[in-house]
Amino acid sequence: MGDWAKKAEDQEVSKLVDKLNLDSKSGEETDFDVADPAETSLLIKILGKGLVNTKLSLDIQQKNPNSPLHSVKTFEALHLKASLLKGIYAMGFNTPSKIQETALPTLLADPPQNMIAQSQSGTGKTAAFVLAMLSRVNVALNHPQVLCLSPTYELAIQTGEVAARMGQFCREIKLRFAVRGEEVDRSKKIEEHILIGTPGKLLDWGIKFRLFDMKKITVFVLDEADVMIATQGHHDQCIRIHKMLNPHCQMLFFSATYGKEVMDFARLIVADPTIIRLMREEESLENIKQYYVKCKNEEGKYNAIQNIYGCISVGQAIIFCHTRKTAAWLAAKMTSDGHSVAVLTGDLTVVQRLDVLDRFRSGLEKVLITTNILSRGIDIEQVTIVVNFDLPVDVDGKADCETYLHRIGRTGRFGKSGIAINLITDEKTMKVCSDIEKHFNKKIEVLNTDSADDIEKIGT
Ligand SMILES: Nc1ncnc2c1ncn2[C@@H]1O[C@H](COP(=O)(O)OP(=O)(O)OP(=O)(O)O)[C@@H](O)[C@H]1O
Repeated sequence: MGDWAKKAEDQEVSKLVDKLNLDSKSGEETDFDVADPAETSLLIKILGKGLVNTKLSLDIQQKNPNSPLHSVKTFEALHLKASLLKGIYAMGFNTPSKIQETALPTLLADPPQNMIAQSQSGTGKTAAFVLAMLSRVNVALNHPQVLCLSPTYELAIQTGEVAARMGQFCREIKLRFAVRGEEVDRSKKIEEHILIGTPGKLLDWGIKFRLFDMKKITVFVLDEADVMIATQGHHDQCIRIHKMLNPHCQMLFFSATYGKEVMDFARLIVADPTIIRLMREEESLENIKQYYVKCKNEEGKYNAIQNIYGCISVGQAIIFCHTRKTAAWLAAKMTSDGHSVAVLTGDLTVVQRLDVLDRFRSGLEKVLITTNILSRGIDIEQVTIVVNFDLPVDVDGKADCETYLHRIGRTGRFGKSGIAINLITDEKTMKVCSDIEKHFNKKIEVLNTDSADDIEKIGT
């Protein structure tokens, strides 16, 4: 395996770090919301009702093209310890998921191989690397051998819970959380085999207090690698940990997404990785009918919303606003008019967001008012209408086509048809709308929400 320390000093690394434009999200006190991938991932995980099964295309790049990757169709074919196999079955897993089929033989191979893996949320990545972590432990040695880094407390706990369940019959394997609130006795070395935690805490335990030997770590897992690499604080801490590791340590990077620069950076610091990418079916406009409604002003937009609300019978709608303030205003107005609506904005905690999403998913509210915080990743099957109360624009006020695609992709999922409605008040917003139309080369038709005939078109 390559030498991280040497490579990290490489000029190319610092160039890439610059390009990554670290911490672009640091302006916290803003009325605009930006989706945080770690939080989104956590929400999806907790909301998740099992394995996501979408059409996926697989892309594998590996260091040695002469030894083709093999994949497994059963967990038995992996020749795991009986106690581990028992744990997998006890979790209700019968067959490996797509990413597991492909990744597990490499993850468990001898000599160990490095891996960078990408696959959408809910496809079984956590289960795959947890299995690798558990199977690599040598229980005869009483010191940490596996480090698993997560960007947040909550995600670390989730991963630890998967490890505890999967390893429930491997009683001799000891696991410990390295997260806030976990105290250590600084006079004693840590004896647990697996440490799962956040980078700051692991740095303290491993480097500051020297409670375990970083050089004895044989497996290093970076979960949510994109968040870890692209966020300044995490990035620096991960580099410091990485620098201390033995060059022979198996490096495993997992993530639902990798920006180009993040992937370039990962490739640079992970020596000879096998790269597996399971690409999600792209958000598509194919089965979504798009409309725009001309409104005089904000009041006019509100009237349009009321008419739209009236024609939703079985489905549900998500309304996207530009700012938290507009979302709060719209929610208050609709509530005072007797409509039942939910609001989800970036000022809510993860627990509060879960609560809102749970209620919405169970149909308690027909309408969810939100900001860009919810533009990606979260799928709610019965959403039939997406309304852009404010069209998505970038900082210069120009059409943000990518966000538009993600927003309206919240409907029309699972092969169903969906409707997207854009509210227009002036020439500027009309221009944004026609730019979006041109960009996707897909007609956005005019809709008059005051006309019974028109409104029938969107009835669900
Ligand atoms: N082989 C399997 N068979 C059945 N269910 C599985 C299998 N592997 C994982 N699951 C279940 O599927 C769900 C998603 O798995 P997992 O959390 O590993 O996905 P993930 O890709 O790590 O998601 P995220 O990107 O959100 O972390 C979990 O509820 C998990 O228990």
